[in-house]
Amino acid sequence: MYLSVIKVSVPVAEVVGVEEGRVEILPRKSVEDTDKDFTVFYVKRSSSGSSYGLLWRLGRIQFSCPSRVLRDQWTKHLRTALKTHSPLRPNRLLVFINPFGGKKKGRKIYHSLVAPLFELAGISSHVIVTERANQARDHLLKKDLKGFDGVVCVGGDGMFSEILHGLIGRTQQEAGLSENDPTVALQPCPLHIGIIPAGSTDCVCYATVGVIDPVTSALHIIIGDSQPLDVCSVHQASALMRYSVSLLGYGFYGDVLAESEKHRWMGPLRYDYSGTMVYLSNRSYAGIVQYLPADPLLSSPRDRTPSCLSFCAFPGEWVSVEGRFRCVSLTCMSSSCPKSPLGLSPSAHLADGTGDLILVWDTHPLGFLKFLYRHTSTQDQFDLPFVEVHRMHYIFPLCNNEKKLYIPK
Ligand SMILES: Nc1ncnc2c1ncn2[C@@H]1O[C@H](COP(=O)(O)OP(=O)(O)OP(=O)(O)O)[C@@H](O)[C@H]1O
Repeated sequence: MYLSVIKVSVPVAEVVGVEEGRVEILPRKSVEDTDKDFTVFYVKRSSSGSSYGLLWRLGRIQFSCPSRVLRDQWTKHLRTALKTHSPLRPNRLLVFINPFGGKKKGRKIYHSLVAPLFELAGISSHVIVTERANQARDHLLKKDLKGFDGVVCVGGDGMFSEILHGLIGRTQQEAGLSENDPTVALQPCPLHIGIIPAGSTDCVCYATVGVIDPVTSALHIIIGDSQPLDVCSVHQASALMRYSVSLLGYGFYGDVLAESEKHRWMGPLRYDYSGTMVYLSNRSYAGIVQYLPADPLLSSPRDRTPSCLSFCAFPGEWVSVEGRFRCVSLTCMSSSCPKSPLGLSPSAHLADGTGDLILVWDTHPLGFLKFLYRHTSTQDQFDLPFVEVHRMHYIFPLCNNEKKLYIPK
C-alpha cells in the first residue's frame, strides 16, 4: 500500500482560527469534541475558473496529538502567534446590512457565510440591518464609534458610498475641517471599510478584491488586508455634493445610472434595461471639460501597468476641450465588474491621486455601440477615432443646461 503525503504550508498571517476537536465551519458548523485533536483553519486559494488565486476558500487541516496536554499547548501557542504576527486583524466590527440591495440576499449572505467566519476568527460584531436609505451614513456621522476597528458594508456600491460619506464626514467633523472647501486637505479615516458584496454590480468590491464572493471578502477582512483608494470629491458653488471612488458620468452613463434608479424594482436587470433605452434615444450632449493632466511620464491610462499605491502630484497646465459628446466619464478605479471584466479604464490606478477622464465624442450610433460592446470583451475600447482617454488630477466639467453631471448616490 502507498500512502501519499500532502504537505501544506500556511503563513501564520493567513491562519483564520484554531479550534479544539474535529471541527467543520462551512457550510454548517459541526464539532466532534475529541481530546487529542485540533483543527486549523486557513486561507486557501481556489484554482477554479479564470480567477485563479483570487477566489479564497476556508481551508481546514486536522491534527492529532499523543496527549490532551500537548494538544492544549499547540492550540494555545497558535492563538498567541496569531495575535503577535497579525496586529492589523480587527477585533470588533460594526456591520451594516442593506436587506434590499441586489437580489435582497444581504441578511442571508451575512448570517450563513460571513458571521460563522468572523466567529471562528474571534471577531465580535455589532450588526445593524438598515431600515431606510442613509441610516448607515447618519449612524457613522453621529453615534459613538469607540471600540470598533472597522466598518463592514453588506450591500452594493450605493451602500458602500453611504458608509464612505459617513466615515469621511465624521473624520473631518472631528478634525474641525470643512468638507465644503475643495482646497482643504482632508484627514484620512482611521477606520477601514470592508465590503461583503450583496448588491447589483458590486463594482468597488470587484475592482479591489478581483472577485465578487462573500467568503473571499470575509477572509480578506479577517486577516486584516487593506487597499487604499483614491476618493474624488465633487463640489458645486462652494458646497460638497458627493464623494466618489468609481464612475462620475455625464451623457450616456450618467443617463443610464439616473434612469436605472427609476427601475430599482427590476433588481440587477435595471442596468441592462436602462442601458438599452438610453442607447436607443441616440443622444449626444454639449459641454466644456477642463482638466489638469497627470504627468504622462509617470503613468498613462494606456500603459497596461498594474495599480500603484503611491501618491504622485504633477503641477501641469490646464487643458480645455469643448464640443458634443456621447459621454464624458471620470473614474478613479478600473470600475471593472462581471459585465465588464476589464472595466471602463482597465489600467486605472487605485490609489495614486489620479483619475482617468474618458471623452467619447459624438459619433454615429453603430460606432458608439462598438465602443460599448468592447467593454464586455478584452478589445481596446480606447482604440477608436472618436475616443480619448487622459489621466488627470482635477476636472471642471461645465455642462450645459441639457444635462447635469450624474453623481451616483
Ligand atoms: N433599508 C433600506 N431601505 C431602502 N434603501 C436602503 C436601505 N438601506 C440602504 N438603502 C439604500 O439602497 C441603495 C442601494 O443599495 P445597494 O448599493 O446595497 O444595492 P444595489 O443598488 O442593488 O447595488 P449596486 O449599488 O452595486 O448597483 C443605497 O443607495 C442605500 O442608500
